[in-house]
Amino acid sequence: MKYQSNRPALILLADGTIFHGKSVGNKEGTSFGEVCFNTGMTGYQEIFTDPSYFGQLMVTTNAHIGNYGATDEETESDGVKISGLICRNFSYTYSRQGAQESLQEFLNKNNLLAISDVDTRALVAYIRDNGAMNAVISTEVDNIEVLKKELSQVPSMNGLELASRVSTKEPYFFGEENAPIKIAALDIGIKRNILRNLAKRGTYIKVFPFDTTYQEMKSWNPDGYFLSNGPGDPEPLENAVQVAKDIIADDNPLFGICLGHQVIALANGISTYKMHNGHRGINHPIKNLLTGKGEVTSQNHGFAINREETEANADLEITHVHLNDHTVAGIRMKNKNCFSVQYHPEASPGPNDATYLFDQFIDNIKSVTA
Ligand SMILES: NC(=O)CC[C@H](N)C(=O)O
Repeated sequence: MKYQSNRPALILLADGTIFHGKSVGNKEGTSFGEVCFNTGMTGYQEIFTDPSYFGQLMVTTNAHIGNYGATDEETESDGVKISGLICRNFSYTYSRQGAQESLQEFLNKNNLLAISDVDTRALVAYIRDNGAMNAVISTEVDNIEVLKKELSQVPSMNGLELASRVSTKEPYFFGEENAPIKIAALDIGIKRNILRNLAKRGTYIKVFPFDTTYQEMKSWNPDGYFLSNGPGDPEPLENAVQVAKDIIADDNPLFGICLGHQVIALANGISTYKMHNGHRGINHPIKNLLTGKGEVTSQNHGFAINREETEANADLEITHVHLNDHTVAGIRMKNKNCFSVQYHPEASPGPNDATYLFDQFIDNIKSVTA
């Protein structure tokens, strides 16, 4: 087994705070982004390839990253989407039947800068207290003043449109062509496991680029519409919000996940806001207010929809709440065939408690087509 020698590396936060670490392997470089942390004990490959994390430097709180290698099956898009990885112990060796390569090989292929040996507990505690902020990771540790200057030029996540950076350029299809139900999905950063979950329930999906209009989607004659997860601030997504308004006005079945949920809220005149710290992990507790049941869920979001405005809106009902901080986790439109959740029923990574939401969407479509 070849062990890697490492270079000194650092993470510099926008407020000037510095944490030290080492490069993973001998890869040199500098990478900017918003620093965020995920508390999942497993699922690193799915997290790194989730388009919702585009533009973010990921701190993993699990003490070991890489120990079970990487496989083709655990990618959620066409490659790594995080801007950089910050971890405690990086495993150059791995142990799992079925792993195809080491995580280092996978990250190298994707040209990702990763740093290890960081005091991630202290870093996460610092971000928790001080809130989400931009940061830079770098092996150019002698140039801190230069890094500071470059970091100050990086745009804030607040107000940033990123969906266009990860969306498909051309429409594509997923599932069996002769499946009984057709779903049109607007790709503002879609995860593959959403498509797998829909296809598994007898649907054929056409995935459209972020700037597609409702009329263009409608011309395929779908039975239902889906608005995907994705990166960045939802507020600048004018086209997606218009598409949601048109789908709703035309009385079509609609389901939205995460960024798609925020877009549906915006289409109903509800504002969104940036959270002090997002929810990112695989054990977030949710209460379904319609059934009274609890769910343990996979989450990954830094924005949320305004609770007071939602409560005051006569067209909307809050269906799910996050039990840690009582933020809105799900809504439905009272007189329309439309609902959405802030979290990830497709898991990947995470528990499958909420997959019933896909069944609910299919039932909603069938209630119209039957
Ligand atoms: N997973 C997502 O779709 C995230 C939505 C949005 N980018 C947020 O951070 O809140």
